[in-house]
This record gives sequence, C-alpha cells and structure tokens, in this order.
Amino acid sequence: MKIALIGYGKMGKAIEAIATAKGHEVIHRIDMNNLHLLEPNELSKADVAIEFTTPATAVDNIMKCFAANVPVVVGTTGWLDRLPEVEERCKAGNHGFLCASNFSIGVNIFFEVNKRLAALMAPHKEYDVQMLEIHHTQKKDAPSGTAITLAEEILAVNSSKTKWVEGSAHNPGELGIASERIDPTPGTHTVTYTSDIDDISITHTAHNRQGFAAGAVAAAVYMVGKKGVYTMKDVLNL
Ligand SMILES: NC(=O)C1=CN([C@@H]2O[C@H](COP(=O)(O)OP(=O)(O)OC[C@H]3O[C@@H](n4cnc5c(N)ncnc54)[C@H](OP(=O)(O)O)[C@@H]3O)[C@@H](O)[C@H]2O)C=CC1
Ligand SMILES: O=C(O)C1=N[C@H](C(=O)O)C[C@H](O)C1
Repeated sequence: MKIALIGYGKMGKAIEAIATAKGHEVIHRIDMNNLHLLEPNELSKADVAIEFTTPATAVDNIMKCFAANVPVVVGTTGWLDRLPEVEERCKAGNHGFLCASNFSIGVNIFFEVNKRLAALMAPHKEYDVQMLEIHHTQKKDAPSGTAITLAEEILAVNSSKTKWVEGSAHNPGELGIASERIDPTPGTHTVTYTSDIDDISITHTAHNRQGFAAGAVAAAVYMVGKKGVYTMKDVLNL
C-alpha cells in the first residue's frame, strides 16, 4: 500500500514506523515545508492518505484528498463540529473517508465499556458524572476528541445531562470535562460517577502513541479502494 502522510509530526512519524515495519510504502511526508504535495497530481499517486495535522487545517486537507480521489483516514481532532458537512461532501462526490477521535483498539473497547456503564447508570439519579482528560502540553485542542466522543455517548442515554462543558459543570444538567496538560502524557481519559455512598471510575491510559498509529494503519488498509463514510467500528467489527 502506498501512503501519503499528511502531517509529519509526532503521529505522522509513529505511523511511518508501523506502516514501514508492515511492508507498506510511505510516498509523501507532508508538513508545512512541502505543501505542494497536496496537489491532486501528487496525492493521487497514493492508495490512501492519512491526515494528522491541526484543527485549523484538517478540513482543507480532506477536501484535497477528495479532489485527488484518494481515500483519506483522518485522526486530527478539534474540528469535528464540521464533520456533518465533510460527510455530506464525501457522499455527494462518492469519495472515501474514515475519521476517528481515537484509533487505538484499547480506546475503542473503552468506548463500548463507557456506553454500557452509561446505560447501567442512567436510571440511578443519585450519581453525578464527570470526566477528566490529561494530555501533553503541545496539544492544541481541549477537551480532547476522545473525551468529546465519550461525553456524547453518555449524553445519548443519560436524561439528567443535556450538554457537555469544558471544565466544571455549573449546573446539574451539564457534564463537565476537565482538561489537564502534563508532559509527556500521550492520553489519559477517566469517567467518574460520584454519589454520597460511593464512586465508580473507568480509566484508559495510553502508555505511548503506538496504539493510535497501529489503528490508523489498520484503518488505511481497510480504506484502500473504498468509497463512502466509515468509522473504526467498521474496521474493528465492533
Ligand atoms: N485520532 C487519534 O487516534 C489521534 C489523534 N491525534 C490528533 O492528531 C493531530 C496531530 O497530532 P500530532 O502528530 O501529535 O501533532 P504534531 O504537532 O506533532 O504534528 C502536526 C503536523 O502537521 C503538520 N501540519 C501543520 N499544518 C499542516 C498543513 N496545512 N498541511 C499539512 N501538514 C500540516 C505539521 O507541520 P510543521 O511541523 O511543519 O508545522 C506537523 O508535521 C492532533 O489534532 C491530535 O489531537 C493525535 C493522536 C491520536
Ligand atoms: O493530541 C493527542 O495527542 C491526542 N489526541 C486525540 C484526542 O484528542 O482525543 C487522541 C489521543 O488522546 C491523543
């Protein structure tokens, strides 16, 4: 598989290491120094593009992959308010697109555990729920994309909560997501239910970026030749 890496920072480099070890070929390593490689005649040489850049640049880069007719796997977070628009463009143009706030197998299983716990806790109004995410200090967005996914899964079943908010909740209807930035934390997420009687917490702790990178490579293999909108649930059969 020929891969165009859009974004060659911490994640781009981690993905390259895993992709090449698996026998894939990285044909483009795109950062701010070689943006001409985003032109259709260059991107179209790849079987798949993997996009890990910044919240401000992800959507433009996805559109460039659509223009080049290259399926794209997107890990960049902090832009997902525009996801419906991007999915619409993907379907309308018959392109290939897979996006995940977190590619690691462990976090995707954690998402399922979170959904099950949220369903079990929903009738028990004596418990309040809050979240904490911890990442390295270079992270541009807060709360993390993973935390937002976890929060949305809780909001879908917990009728006491109407929206998530950054930091502490100001009223009982809000689900507070606290963010801490501590180096070199790759990514830690905790969901806690608190009552006067007891607390229940679930935590996922990434020890490094290998899980995110391996999941992104698995998603890229899955996306070669694909049209339409997919998620990690398709890749992992969840
Ligand atoms: N979904 C998941 O599983 C994961 C998602 N992420 C997310 O991935 C994103 C990237 O993370 P990370 O690798 O740590 O970030 P880094 O800051 O280490 O790397 C970002 C890279 O993007 C490049 N870049 C910036 N603007 C553009 C552009 N317009 N076109 C092409 N490349 C560009 C930068 O180039 P330059 O150095 O020249 O500025 C740099 O190489 C973040 O949003 C993060 O939250 C991270 C881990 C896991
Ligand atoms: O920026 C990061 O590093 C990470 N970002 C993703 C997120 O926002 O959830 C995934 C992972 O936690 C690492």
